[in-house]
Amino acid sequence: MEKLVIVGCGKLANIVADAIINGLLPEYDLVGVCSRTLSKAESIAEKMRKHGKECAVCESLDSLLALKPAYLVEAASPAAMRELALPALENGTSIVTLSIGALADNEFCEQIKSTAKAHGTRIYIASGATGGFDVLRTAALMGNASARFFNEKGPDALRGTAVYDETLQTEQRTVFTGTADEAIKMFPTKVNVTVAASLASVGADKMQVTMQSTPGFKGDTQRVEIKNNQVHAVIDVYSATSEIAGWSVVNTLQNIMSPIVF
Ligand SMILES: NC(=O)C1=CN([C@@H]2O[C@H](COP(=O)(O)OP(=O)(O)OC[C@H]3O[C@@H](n4cnc5c(N)ncnc54)[C@H](O)[C@@H]3O)[C@@H](O)[C@H]2O)C=CC1
Ligand SMILES: O=C([O-])CC(=O)C(=O)O
Repeated sequence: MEKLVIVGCGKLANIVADAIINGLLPEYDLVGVCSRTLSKAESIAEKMRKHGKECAVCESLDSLLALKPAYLVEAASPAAMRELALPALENGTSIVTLSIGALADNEFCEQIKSTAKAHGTRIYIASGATGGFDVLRTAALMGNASARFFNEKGPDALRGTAVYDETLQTEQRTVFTGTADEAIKMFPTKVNVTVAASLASVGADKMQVTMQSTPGFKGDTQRVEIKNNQVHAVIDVYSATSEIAGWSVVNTLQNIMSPIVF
């Protein structure tokens, strides 16, 4: 059994915990959880205990890493990913991350790559609410590729951001155009997908992002498009909720252990 821990015990972390309870991840033992809101970590630990699985609630990253996990699922935020990545990798703990936005910072990205290499650990980019990273990577390798990303949301998903105002409730509008670099700065926990698709293709400084707000729209459309001299690929994912991102972590964890790797 591989020891697993989770940082950030919200909606998506609960999907991973439930997958363990339901037998979808038999190779993993969830030994600890940590969250800024302690009660959320306690709730996952309690759920595990009810199913006969001991799981420690850790109040700090240090105490979580002291459990010597082989894998850490990050389901918190890009800021949390920045805090935990280097200590985890140095601890011999590989990371499955949903907050890929943290990797838009090239210097940080290079630092975690070299730290992972030095400690025999890895950073797994969960496909989250998008996907097709294999075709994006392949088309980018062929050379002369350009890529763009379209995201559609309902106005309520933009409440609390700099682009929100009440007129969005009745008017369809493009609320953002720019690079993925700029997008993740403006929406730190809402466009990790754009940075993930960028890392798999042309880079966050070259990925062109458009975000559209549509009245009454529920969920998210994430459409990534890549073109080179021969290939035109479109990966178009609509999801009514962000649950797909939690399930993508389950898929990544399965893949890590699988004799056949997708
Ligand atoms: N790649 C993708 O497609 C997607 C990525 N995400 C990322 O996943 C994250 C989690 O999403 P949800 O589960 O929906 O959010 P949530 O808000 O339900 O849960 C996040 C949890 O993390 C905790 N947290 C925040 N900062 C922390 C820190 N520094 N240390 C420990 N715990 C911390 C919060 O207290 C909360 O309990 C998002 O913030 C976003 O960065 C979310 C949706 C899609
Ligand atoms: O809208 C979504 O589900 C995608 C998302 O939150 C992100 O990429 O961070």
